[in-house]
Amino acid sequence: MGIRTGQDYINGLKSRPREVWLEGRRVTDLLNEPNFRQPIQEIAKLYDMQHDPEYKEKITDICEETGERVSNAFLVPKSFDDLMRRRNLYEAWAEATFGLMGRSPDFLNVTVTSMASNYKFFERYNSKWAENIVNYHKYIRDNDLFLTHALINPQNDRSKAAHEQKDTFTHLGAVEETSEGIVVRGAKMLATLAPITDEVIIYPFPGFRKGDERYTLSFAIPIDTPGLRIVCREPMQSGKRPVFDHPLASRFEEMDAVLIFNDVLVPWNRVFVHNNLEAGNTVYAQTGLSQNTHQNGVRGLVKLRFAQQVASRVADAIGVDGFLNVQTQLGELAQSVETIRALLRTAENEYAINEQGEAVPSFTSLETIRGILPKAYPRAIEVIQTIGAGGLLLSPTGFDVEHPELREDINRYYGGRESVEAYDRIRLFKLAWDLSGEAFGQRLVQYERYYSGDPVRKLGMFYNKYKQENQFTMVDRALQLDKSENLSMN
Ligand SMILES: Cc1cc2nc3c(=O)[nH]c(=O)nc-3n(C[C@H](O)[C@H](O)[C@H](O)COP(=O)(O)OP(=O)(O)OC[C@H]3O[C@@H](n4cnc5c(N)ncnc54)[C@H](O)[C@@H]3O)c2cc1C
Repeated sequence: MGIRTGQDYINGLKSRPREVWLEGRRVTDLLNEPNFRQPIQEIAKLYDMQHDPEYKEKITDICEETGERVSNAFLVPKSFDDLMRRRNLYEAWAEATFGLMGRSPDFLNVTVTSMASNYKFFERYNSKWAENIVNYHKYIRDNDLFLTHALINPQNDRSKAAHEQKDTFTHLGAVEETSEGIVVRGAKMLATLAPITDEVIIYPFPGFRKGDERYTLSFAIPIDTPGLRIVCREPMQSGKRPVFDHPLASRFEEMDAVLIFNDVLVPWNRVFVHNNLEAGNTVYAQTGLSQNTHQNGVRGLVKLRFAQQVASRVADAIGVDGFLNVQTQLGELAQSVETIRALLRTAENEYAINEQGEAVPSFTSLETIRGILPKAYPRAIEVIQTIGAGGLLLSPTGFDVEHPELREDINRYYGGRESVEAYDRIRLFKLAWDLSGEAFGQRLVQYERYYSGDPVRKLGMFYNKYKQENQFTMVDRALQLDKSENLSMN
């Protein structure tokens, strides 16, 4: 099949009714559900871009194995140029959503590509797992599927291991093996966009202890598999709030969900890791899963740049960007953007070819982006709030703007600095408030903090690796100086 269109994606959703729970009710008509209607359209637009002459050659390529055109996310990069082709895709899709939809299909497509290209990891433990991941990659590539993922156990008691929780199956675990596959039970979080995807992949973060064997699971199944329940968080927009008042929230909300597996059968050919502590603890680091940090970096840069531009436009619209205190805040944001941009360039230019022949961007630079963004993005939001100040809260609604009795007052009192009309200023400030004040905007901040794990532990892991790879020999050299110069202690 190769690349899908938006309509193909929508037809796929229609053909696979899944168990989605939203605000205490079961969603029966996904496509017409107000909360999902527009996000589905936004994802469909991304698929359509694959057929758009402006993007087609940039974001898709011919697959050597099948001769069909596929997304660049499914192709294993072998060189710098291949990495750039991947970046083109990340960038084009991130810009289409202003970086606000972090879990666009490229994110997990590239993750599975990386797992499959590192099939030797799986082979070390079980040749069937290796075969399964390679076949699964081909399947999602050839059908251009959209995946969600859930790595994290529910937040019940973090001081205890999975097997020490109150209930054996609070955390997702294997119940039994049958001739057809493994029956799994329990919950995983936090599957972003799950209600509107095609498949879910489970893979573990490190941290398993002895006794946790049954929880060391990696597998993928269709999102409509019987027994799989998707429980959505409270929506951040009703789906009915006017686009004029909520230009971002009404379009780009990514629903997050807890996945509950009620004795779900995972067929053997979809099992990638099972019942193995060592594999469970190392699969994340050793199968190039961090390849998706390249997508994160590119997408994060687009989002940060968007926030920086919103801050600058807000300051300009009300004539405050001549003040030094405002300029220092805007300059700080511009420098954050440039820092991430430079790190991204370094990550790409300092790529390495791994044992499988795959071009891998520099882990150090990408992880540094990962460390900086959770601070830089919330700061950008704080700057928008600080510069927009009270004005962010005072925008009239679209209904007010259109009311003939109010029009004159609105035009008189809501304009910005000279030549900034009231209508334009109101629209800009509404956009800024969606990004910085609404629950939608606060989720985007939380996303930047946590989207790829706990930043605290990630930084610890980063430092351990950095220490291993860097011997800090300058210090030894400095300590040798007095010896070589034969200085006495006196
Ligand atoms: C908007 C959003 C979207 C997300 N989307 C996805 C998704 O699509 N798929 C997915 O799998 N996950 C997703 N996540 C979940 C994300 O992976 C987790 O939030 C992240 O891994 C942190 O885990 P946690 O939330 O359970 O926090 P916890 O691990 O419970 O941490 C809570 C606090 O305790 C501290 N803490 C906990 N344990 C330790 C420890 N052992 N040592 C030191 N400190 C500790 C942490 O530093 C933190 O401050 C998403 C998260 C957000 C916010």
